[in-house]
Amino acid sequence: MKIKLNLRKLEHFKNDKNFIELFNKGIDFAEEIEKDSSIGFTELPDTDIYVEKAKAVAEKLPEGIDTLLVLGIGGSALGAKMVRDCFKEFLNKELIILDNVDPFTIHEIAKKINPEKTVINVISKSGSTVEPISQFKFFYNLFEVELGKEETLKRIVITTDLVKGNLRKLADELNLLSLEVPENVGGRFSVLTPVGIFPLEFCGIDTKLLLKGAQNLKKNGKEIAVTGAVLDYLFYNKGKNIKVLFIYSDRLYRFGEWYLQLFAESLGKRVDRDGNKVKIGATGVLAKGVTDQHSQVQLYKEGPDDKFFAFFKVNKKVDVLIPESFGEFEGFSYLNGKTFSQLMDAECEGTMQALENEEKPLILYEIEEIDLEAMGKLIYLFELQTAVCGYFYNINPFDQPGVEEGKIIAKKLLGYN
Ligand SMILES: O=P(O)(O)OC[C@H]1O[C@H](O)[C@H](O)[C@@H](O)[C@@H]1O
Repeated sequence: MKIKLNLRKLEHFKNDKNFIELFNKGIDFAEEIEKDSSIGFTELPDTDIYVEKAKAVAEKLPEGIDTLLVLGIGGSALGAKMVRDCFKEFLNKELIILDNVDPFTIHEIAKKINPEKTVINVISKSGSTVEPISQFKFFYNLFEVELGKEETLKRIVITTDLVKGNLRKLADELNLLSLEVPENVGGRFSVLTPVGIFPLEFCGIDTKLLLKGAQNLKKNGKEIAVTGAVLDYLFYNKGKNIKVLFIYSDRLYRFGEWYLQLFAESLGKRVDRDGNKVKIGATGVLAKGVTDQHSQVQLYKEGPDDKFFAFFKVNKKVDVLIPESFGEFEGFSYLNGKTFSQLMDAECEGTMQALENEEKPLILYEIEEIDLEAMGKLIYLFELQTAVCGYFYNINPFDQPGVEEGKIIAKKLLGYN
């Protein structure tokens, strides 16, 4: 396994009767989730059909494209952003992911891209989200003015539901290139569908390796996902209503952003499956190691006992020696001959021990090495863990009714009835 869950001071939990009972229940939940055909994310690691479909669409696009502009938000953007920023070295095209409507950013991108060499990929499962739709109107116009309608239409790929929604209607009417978001996969679980697969594959990422990693986790790593879910559930019930992800890797930082959406939208719910008002869900917080040791750790160590910590560390890193400059200078000499990797590991260990000394509950995910397979494993691991945790809470982890009201009000303010 390239990902190991180290329970550190919580290792004793494994012998706890309550933990064992919950763990067994969690394994049953995981199996139930994987068997349920209305839940589609669990099927994705076992098929490369979307990779093939992405390749087929790519072949139909004009030659000489050097930029892909993704217009999408939330689950339609965060997965591709996470993989793109982790594997920049594999990209053979620029992959721009616009997931905001800040006019400043829109203007910056408009100035930068060359429409002739750019493909627009509009991604929206519902096909009606205001952000990608407004962005699409803008960039369509920009392209049309410069290239004319015919050339513009050749540079558009729509990723949306196979039959439903406005974008599907438009794609059909204008005969645009399109890909589907499977009906049974929600946005935040969709990185291994064309939502993530097309932009990544088109820009040079070998997405089959992501699938391979996810498949491997599905076969061999259920215990890690279930252990994580049990601990999330147990510590939430013990009043730890904040979960801090402390990620000691710049490359993995966006994994944290992706996970925060998954965690928040899946597990933050007002009612349970029986209709009881429960108002449940921990708050996810992201911290970057070592940077945020110097901004957040004071609170984590001495502040309220309301947090559960998950640390992430990469064992094998590119190593860079800290040279012996100023070697004679007493205050700096302890760094002679050390590497940045050693420094980062020591700081990670130091922070964990300092928190443990204060009895703060903490677990550590050790990633042997970052590669596409390990990323695929992380994706499936945390999707499954989140779903299983939702089952412990007895809530539906696959809906997000709370997001709707704000959207409706915003649309009304813009004159939509
Ligand atoms: O893919 P879309 O339908 O455009 O949805 C994009 C995002 O919109 C919403 O706000 C939901 O809360 C997210 O779960 C979703 O990922």
